Amino acid sequence: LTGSAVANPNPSNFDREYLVPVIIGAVTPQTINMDLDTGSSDLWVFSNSTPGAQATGHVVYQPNTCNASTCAKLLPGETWSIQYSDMSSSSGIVYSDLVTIGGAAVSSQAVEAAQIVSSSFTTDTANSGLLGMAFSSLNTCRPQQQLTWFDNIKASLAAEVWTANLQKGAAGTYNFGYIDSTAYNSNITYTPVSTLRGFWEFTFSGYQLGSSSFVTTDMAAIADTGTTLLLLPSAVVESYWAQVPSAHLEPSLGAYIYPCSATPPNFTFGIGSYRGVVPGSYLAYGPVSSQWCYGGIQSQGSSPFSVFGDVLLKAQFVVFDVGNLRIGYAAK
Ligand SMILES: CN(C)c1ccc(C(=O)NN)cc1
Repeated sequence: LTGSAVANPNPSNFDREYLVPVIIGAVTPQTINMDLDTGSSDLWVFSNSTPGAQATGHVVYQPNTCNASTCAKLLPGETWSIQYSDMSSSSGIVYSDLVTIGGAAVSSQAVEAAQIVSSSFTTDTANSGLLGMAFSSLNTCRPQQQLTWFDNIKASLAAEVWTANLQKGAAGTYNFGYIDSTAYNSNITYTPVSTLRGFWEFTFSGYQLGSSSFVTTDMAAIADTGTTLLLLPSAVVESYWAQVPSAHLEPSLGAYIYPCSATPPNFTFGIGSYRGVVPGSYLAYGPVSSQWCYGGIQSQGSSPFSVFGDVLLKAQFVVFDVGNLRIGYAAK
């Protein structure tokens, strides 16, 4: 078994997120556009349990709890509640239902129906749920923790692996169970993943800011398709934006902005001896005013690891190798 699904950048807002059409339900299937998120492990959707004012503009999951084996089943007493690093949150109840992504189906997937969502989810009307693809140890369902869709399907796949091939301003692909050798240029460079924090966490071997020299220093990072930007230590971020005239940390935003007339420098990361290049044009996140643009590289703050979000991931072919607990990067 293998699967392949399109990854659509959220319409007209600078690749803020990538949405995947997910089919939920057997008796009355619904296609719900969801944010595939390697930074979390809950599969949750807007639903008929979400208050109307919070669900306006969203497709809502309507579980068909009919009496056949193929119907949705409420999991009695199960609840979930999650808070993301941007302080957004959601919570609710749990059903079991058929979930198909790119032709690959899980018959009894925990589908977490939202009863409450915070405002940033309500306003993001293109996104009707999150599809957690980090490790199941982070799943918030209680009292019985539930498995991610990938954990449920991996034994049925040709290989316990999936890949992300996101694109700048265009549809990309998530493939499940195989590696498409035509989708990348060079060899794939792998490095071990630590699952201790439940994320796709790994060590990168250093970085290069624009045309400066490569800085060799082991650093921790997570690969997070659910985070838009590239988050690095504040000292690195300061050095990076120092290369762009008039770029500065805007106190009111808590973020670096730069003149939209400038093209930011490239960012290069190391994995062993591999060098992954993120073109400066990928590190422009969009205007905050007529002349100031929001930087694609920002500080990781007090986080103990950097966050390789979409602005970096879309420049690479990325292999999430669950079977061997490793992550792979290749130029494309
Ligand atoms: C508000 N929305 C759409 C979010 C989507 C994803 C995340 C996140 O931290 N994923 N790792 C937060 C918020």
